[in-house]
Amino acid sequence: MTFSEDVLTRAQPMMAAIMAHPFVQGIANGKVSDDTLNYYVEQDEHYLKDYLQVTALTLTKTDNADDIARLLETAQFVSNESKAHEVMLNITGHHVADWRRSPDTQLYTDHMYTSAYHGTYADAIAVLLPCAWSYGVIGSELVSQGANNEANPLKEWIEIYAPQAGDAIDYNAWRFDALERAVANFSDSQKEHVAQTFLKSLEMEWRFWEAAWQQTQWQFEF
Ligand SMILES: Cc1ncc(CO)c(N)n1
Repeated sequence: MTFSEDVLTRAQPMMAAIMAHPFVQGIANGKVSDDTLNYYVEQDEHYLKDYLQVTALTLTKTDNADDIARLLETAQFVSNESKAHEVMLNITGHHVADWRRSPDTQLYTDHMYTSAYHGTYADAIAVLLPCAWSYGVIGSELVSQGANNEANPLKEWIEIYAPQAGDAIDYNAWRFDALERAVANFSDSQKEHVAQTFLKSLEMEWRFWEAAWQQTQWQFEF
């Protein structure tokens, strides 16, 4: 079994829980409360800004010109995700204004920065991977269920994340290939560290949906 196959096998229960999460199921049905959508978009604005910065850190850790090009293309996609946020804000009529990171957003973005600053190239790729991978799975599964129908106000959101048939590059295949190359000479314990980095990010993907669903906040005003 390759390293990526092992990580993907271990990721299956979490990915299944993400697909079954009421927020993700609500996207499939086109029924999510305004409060949940607004909380999500506000937190995701922070998250995506940090994701771009961590991508920039990541591309300083490799000399592979193809990987650098792919990482820059990923950054381009992420900066276009404001379209996905607009789909949600058009439903609620909300404007993102005065907000700050909630506990789970902080946990996730801290994990990304720590892994990319202090870790290897493999850690940096691993910490970023569950974001793109899990949204790709959500997009393609919801499209295959026909959730992107005209009656669904979140149709366009779903389609932004579903891999496009005309895409020249399978970005998730590249990401797992980069991960595989990055751990090629690692010991078992080094590989396990990278696997933990990946799985922790995926847990935080679940928590990101859950936090918006529960409207989780800091305990105190400060
Ligand atoms: C938290 C989170 N994970 C993944 C994506 C997809 O890029 C996103 N927009 N937000």
